[in-house]
Amino acid sequence: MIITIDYMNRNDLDQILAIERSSFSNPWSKQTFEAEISGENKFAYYLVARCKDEVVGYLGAWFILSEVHITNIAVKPSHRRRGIAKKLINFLITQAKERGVTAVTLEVRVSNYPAQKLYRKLGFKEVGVRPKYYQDNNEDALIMWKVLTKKKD
Ligand SMILES: CC(=O)SCCNC(=O)CCNC(=O)[C@H](O)C(C)(C)COP(=O)(O)OP(=O)(O)OC[C@H]1O[C@@H](n2cnc3c(N)ncnc32)[C@H](O)[C@@H]1OP(=O)(O)O
Repeated sequence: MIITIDYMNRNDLDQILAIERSSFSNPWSKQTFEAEISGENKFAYYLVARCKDEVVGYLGAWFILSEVHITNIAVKPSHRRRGIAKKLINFLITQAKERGVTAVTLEVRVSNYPAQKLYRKLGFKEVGVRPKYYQDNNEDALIMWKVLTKKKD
């Protein structure tokens, strides 16, 4: 299976929304994705993973000064455990290093063990908790953090 990483565009949004709705209890709307990729938000950076013409995953991030904040990542349920999320995050990290970014951060639900395992495998550490961060069920978020070094991580 050959996976390519590309920048997200409007034509991807229907496939992305299907993945989003099958992945999250409180999915983003089409309008939210449209706003993120419209170019109006100068911090926003959105990628898709493709298998031929099919969107099989995506990642969103905001580049803010010396940090990059992962806002959203999901992989199509039929394509999980094949290294697609790892590939998306490693692509982001390579780009971040080229831009002089020194750390990557994100929030993840305390109950989301698969995603936490992914992040820990990629070198993220827990650095704190945001209480009741998720509005749909008042769940806490773990704050995870990865320091980027110039050498290969
Ligand atoms: C900032 C945020 O967006 S937090 C929310 C994250 N997104 C979600 O929870 C959406 C629903 N979940 C998903 O879309 C996917 O399960 C993701 C994004 C968490 C992982 O995507 P995948 O492409 O399946 O991960 P990938 O194959 O790259 O996994 C790499 C490693 O992470 C760990 N991992 C990934 N998924 C799991 C799992 N379900 N159970 C245990 N470990 C897992 C494993 O160590 C895995 O390596 P291995 O397969 O060699 O054991």
